[in-house]
Amino acid sequence: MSLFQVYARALQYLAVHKFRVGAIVIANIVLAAITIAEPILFGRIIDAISSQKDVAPMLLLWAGFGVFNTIAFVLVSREADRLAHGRRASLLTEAFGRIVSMPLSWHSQRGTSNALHTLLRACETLFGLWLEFMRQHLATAVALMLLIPTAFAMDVRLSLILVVLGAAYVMISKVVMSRTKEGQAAVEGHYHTVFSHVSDSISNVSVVHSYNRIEAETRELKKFTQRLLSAQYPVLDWWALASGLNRIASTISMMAILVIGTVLVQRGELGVGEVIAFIGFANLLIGRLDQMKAFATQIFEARAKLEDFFQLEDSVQDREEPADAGELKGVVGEVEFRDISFDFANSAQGVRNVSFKAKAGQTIAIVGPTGAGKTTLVNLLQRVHEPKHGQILIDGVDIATVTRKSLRRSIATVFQDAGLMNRSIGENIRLGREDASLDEVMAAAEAAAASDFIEDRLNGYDTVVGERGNRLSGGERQRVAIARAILKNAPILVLDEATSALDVETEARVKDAIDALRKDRTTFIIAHRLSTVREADLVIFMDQGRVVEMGGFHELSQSNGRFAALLRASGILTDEDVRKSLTAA
Ligand SMILES: Nc1ncnc2c1ncn2[C@@H]1O[C@H](COP(=O)(O)OP(=O)(O)OP(=O)(O)O)[C@@H](O)[C@H]1O
Repeated sequence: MSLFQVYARALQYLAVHKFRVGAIVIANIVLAAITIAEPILFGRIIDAISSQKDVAPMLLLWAGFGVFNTIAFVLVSREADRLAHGRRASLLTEAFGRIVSMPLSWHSQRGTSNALHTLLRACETLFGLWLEFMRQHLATAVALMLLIPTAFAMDVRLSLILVVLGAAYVMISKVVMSRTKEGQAAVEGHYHTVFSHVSDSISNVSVVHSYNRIEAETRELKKFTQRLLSAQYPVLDWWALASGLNRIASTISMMAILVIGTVLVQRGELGVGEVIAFIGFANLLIGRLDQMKAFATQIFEARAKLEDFFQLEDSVQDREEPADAGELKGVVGEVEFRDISFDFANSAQGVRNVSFKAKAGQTIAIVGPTGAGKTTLVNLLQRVHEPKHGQILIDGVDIATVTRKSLRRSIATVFQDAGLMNRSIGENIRLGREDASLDEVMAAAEAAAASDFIEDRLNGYDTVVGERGNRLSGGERQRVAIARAILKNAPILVLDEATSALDVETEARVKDAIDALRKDRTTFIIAHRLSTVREADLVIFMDQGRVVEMGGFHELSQSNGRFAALLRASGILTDEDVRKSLTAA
């Protein structure tokens, strides 16, 4: 994207509140006109003093300019602050909504902290540029536009010096921008690496402590920051050189105005006051050009951040729901996978040609070695991932044709890692159903055998659980997650290793709740503890993304296949059981 395209697109994010922005623009034009009038007035005062005229009215006018300038500046700043802060808040909310709705595969590909970093930096950048533009640079730009014609009206010869000075500034900035374009993009890349490292280490602080990684992680960060600085120094050097060259250009122009102005005064072609006004113009021009250069540097530095953000936005927009997506309603719970295949991006992992059909109300156990694709399969059912091939039908409706929202309303999931948010226990359970009463929340907790430990806590249901529920034990987290699914009361239930962290006694209590919940619901159970899948109507044994065995629990346990071998290995089935069943067959 060219610089122009980047900022044309950036403006689309800012083109709101047109009336308020218009008022700021008008105020800035007035402010700029006063800024130009001041050196002229100053020159007139000097002339009046030297010819011993009355300067009081001009001094009064000058004071009036000062008061008006101050009041207008405060009002413009206040309005600009409000506009820019408001825009930052809305941009963050809008972009957050889109990003958070992206499939998990997108997040794992993009990197959650990377996306977060891009989003926050883009919000800050757009906000900062917008604020400075409205507060300061708009007036600067208008002042520069008014200054040159005013100067030309006074004296063409001295004005040409100002034009050459302006052109020198622009040329120097252009050269520096083209020389540092790649360097600046590299700086952005290094910023991402630094941020990802910091966020990865801090979010895994227990591992960092337990494995004595504090120094090592700090060393690693130092390495990344060094790389960042190595990329950043040459860019900064170029801009420092530009400042030096600008200073030389300003000094030369100032001297030229003085020398030529003196000659013109001596020849009687120009008054002293006019030369003084021109020196004021030159000073104004230098100050404003410096401000514009600083703004141009910011615009240039922000370019890579904004491009990164636009890429993020584009990848998000591509995945929005089609307008004609239907609503999945009145689900009974028949689930069919028809030749489903899915690959993770940049990975050989996924699932291949999975087909099965489960009747409404049945329990389906998905078993198999770790990494076999069990979680991926249930994620596909919820359209966390989109299959590359095949169809998934619920009650005969292809789930690709309905909104994700309606699909997910029909499914309650207990995640492998419980998935608790840093909120109170009550709020975590209520994620199942927002409008549930406290009594309903408590009943769900009771059914999930969670009420005892919750009520033992000082703040009961108001106890805040910490990030990812880290202030609860693994078993407590799972019971809160089960209570949440119970409260949701959806026709399809997914239990992904839902009871793996529970002791035998608690698991037995929770099992009663789950058994009650399973009734009249299609339930998918993923479990390594095979005792929990005994009641399954259908067992799907997966390995390396494929279904290798499928059938009823008794049918598979009596065959001499991998499921039976696994049952024997876990002591659920003895060799004697198998021999008996084979003989009977
Ligand atoms: N986002 C991802 N990108 C690339 N590969 C992935 C991703 N998520 C999972 N995988 C890989 O896909 C395979 C299946 O993962 P999945 O989580 O479905 O296994 P699973 O059978 O549920 O394992 P477990 O019993 O250990 O939970 C694994 O090899 C895993 O490494």
